[in-house]
Amino acid sequence: TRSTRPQRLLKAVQKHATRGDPQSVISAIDHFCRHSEWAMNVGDEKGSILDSVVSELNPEKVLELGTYCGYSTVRIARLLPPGARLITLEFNADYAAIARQVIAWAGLEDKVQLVEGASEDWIPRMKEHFGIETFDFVFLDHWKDRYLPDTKLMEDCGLLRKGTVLLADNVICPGVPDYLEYVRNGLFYKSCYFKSHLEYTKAEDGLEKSVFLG
Ligand SMILES: O=C(NCCCOCn1ccc2cnccc21)c1cc(-c2ccc(F)cc2)cc(O)c1O
Ligand SMILES: [Mg+2]
Repeated sequence: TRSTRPQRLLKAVQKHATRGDPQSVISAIDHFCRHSEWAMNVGDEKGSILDSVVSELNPEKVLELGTYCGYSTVRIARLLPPGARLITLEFNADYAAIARQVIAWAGLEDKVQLVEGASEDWIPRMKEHFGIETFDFVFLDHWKDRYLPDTKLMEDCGLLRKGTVLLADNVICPGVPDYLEYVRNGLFYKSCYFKSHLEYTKAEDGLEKSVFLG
């Protein structure tokens, strides 16, 4: 039977990227998505903004909601200091299987813990299951209608501290209007918008960076 797009993306990584070289994995995925098949990775343009936010923050404890094929996982993990940890959550088992291999090809498996399941089930278990106190940085890139409820859930579970940075993908396309209203107009965040484009296209999209005020 026909292969899946994530399987073809992984083949492109294994063909064109060098084992243990995260940048070559990132470049191979971007080339595949730009010249062969579009895929919903954060992409190179928004990815550069993600890189600058992570580099400035130097986070120890990172949560990513939405692994997909592991592109943003590799982008983030390659910038983390030794000892820092990234937990990435993926709902789709087929995506998770591909992501594990992409992360391994980049040589970043020691910094990354990929967990399969739903955010609403796993967020309440972060502390007891992973020994996490609070996160320094959260990248939201999963179901767009889960950004707001999961942000409130992370607040309620005490997973955010004064200064925790939330970075949300796709705030314009597909869009997360309820989440934007909450972080921009609510009392709990200092928020700013990084205008960009939907990955590999000319359509507008952007990232919203929101600092929890505690
Ligand atoms: O849908 C998107 N991402 C989400 C995937 C499922 O995530 C499910 N998922 C992953 C962990 C996880 C944990 N708990 C529950 C659900 C959980 C997504 C979609 C587009 C897009 C833009 C324009 C189009 F015409 C078509 C698609 C672009 C993006 O950058 C995206 O990120
Ligand atoms: Mg996205």
